[in-house]
Amino acid sequence: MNFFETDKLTALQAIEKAQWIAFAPVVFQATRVLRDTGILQAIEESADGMTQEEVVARVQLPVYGVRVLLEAGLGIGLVTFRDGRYRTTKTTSFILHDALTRVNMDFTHDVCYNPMFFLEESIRAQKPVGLKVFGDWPTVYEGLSKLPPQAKKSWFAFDHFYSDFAFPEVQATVFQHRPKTLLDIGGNTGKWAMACFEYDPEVTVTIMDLPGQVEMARTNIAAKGFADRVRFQEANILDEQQQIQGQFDVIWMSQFLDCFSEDQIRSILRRCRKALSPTGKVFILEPFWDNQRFQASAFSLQQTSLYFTAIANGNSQMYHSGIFIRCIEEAGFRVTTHQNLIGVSHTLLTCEAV
Ligand SMILES: C[S@@+](CC[C@H](N)C(=O)[O-])C[C@H]1O[C@@H](n2cnc3c(N)ncnc32)[C@H](O)[C@@H]1O
Repeated sequence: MNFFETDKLTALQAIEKAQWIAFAPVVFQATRVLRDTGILQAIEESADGMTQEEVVARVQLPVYGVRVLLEAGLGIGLVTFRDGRYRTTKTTSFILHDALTRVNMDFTHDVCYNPMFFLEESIRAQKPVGLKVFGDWPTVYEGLSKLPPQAKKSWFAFDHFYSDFAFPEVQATVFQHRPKTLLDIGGNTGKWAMACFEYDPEVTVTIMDLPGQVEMARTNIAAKGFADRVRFQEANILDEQQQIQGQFDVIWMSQFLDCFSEDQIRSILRRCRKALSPTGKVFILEPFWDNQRFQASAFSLQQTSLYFTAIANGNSQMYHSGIFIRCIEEAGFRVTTHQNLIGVSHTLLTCEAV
């Protein structure tokens, strides 16, 4: 379904939306503070709502601060006010209890919020100028294992939340032809490799990633007792001279190629082609913003693209499937199967060399 072909709002709705945009950072921070100070939870837990004085007594914050937050919460739609008492809304229920919303909010606050100030500079320079908030690395991936603890926690929670839901749904397809050797490029902390070891007792997995992530994967996999079934290739895939060592029945890339520009995607895939056994397959798991059931999912992915622009690397994004599949074909593959609506928002592409 295409959500974006027409302008559906009335003029009144449009001017209201324009104000939401004008105040978006304020709305975001007010909501986060209402969540993190316990105000929303306190009101939700009180069967008959709470007066402002009761909230102040419960959360031990100044009267003034509680008042401005609650009044902002009214406009945002987080609380209602009747007969002197505040009560929470359905939106607040999602803010407090929906794991997807929490992961997205924490990622936005801890990873994206300050760097996003440099979005325009990043667009002009085609470099992740906002990354300087955290460190002096060419891309976020060199710095992942060294991010400040809260940013690191929220980055991994965001990344894993999406892939964790998808992995169990695609294993039957990936293991259909009983691959003996699987290469996981961008294997990160080793989650997919460990899921493979548990799924198929015979498969060996090679993880290719940057040194910091290989170290994390090595530790995690050893702790689970699978050290003898894993190999590692420490590599920066952006180095065009960096070839993939060995031949593999399956090459697996999950939420990996979205870390690269179109030229880089083609270059990586050409090198994959050389490392594939004669009947081998490449499986690509990606969220495409045009392959979503809900407009809110497309919206989330479109906004996530700007994290890549300002923080991750300055030149990649959550792709439209059309652009992405063209890169695959230009690199000498054909897509034999599309499996849509996996996990929260993913598509699994099965690719064969032509
Ligand atoms: C978004 S994470 C995806 C992790 C995992 N595959 C998943 O599905 O959750 C991208 C991974 O690609 C790796 N990566 C990014 N740039 C890289 C590069 N230039 N060379 C090698 N690996 C890279 C990162 O270190 C990270 O582990």
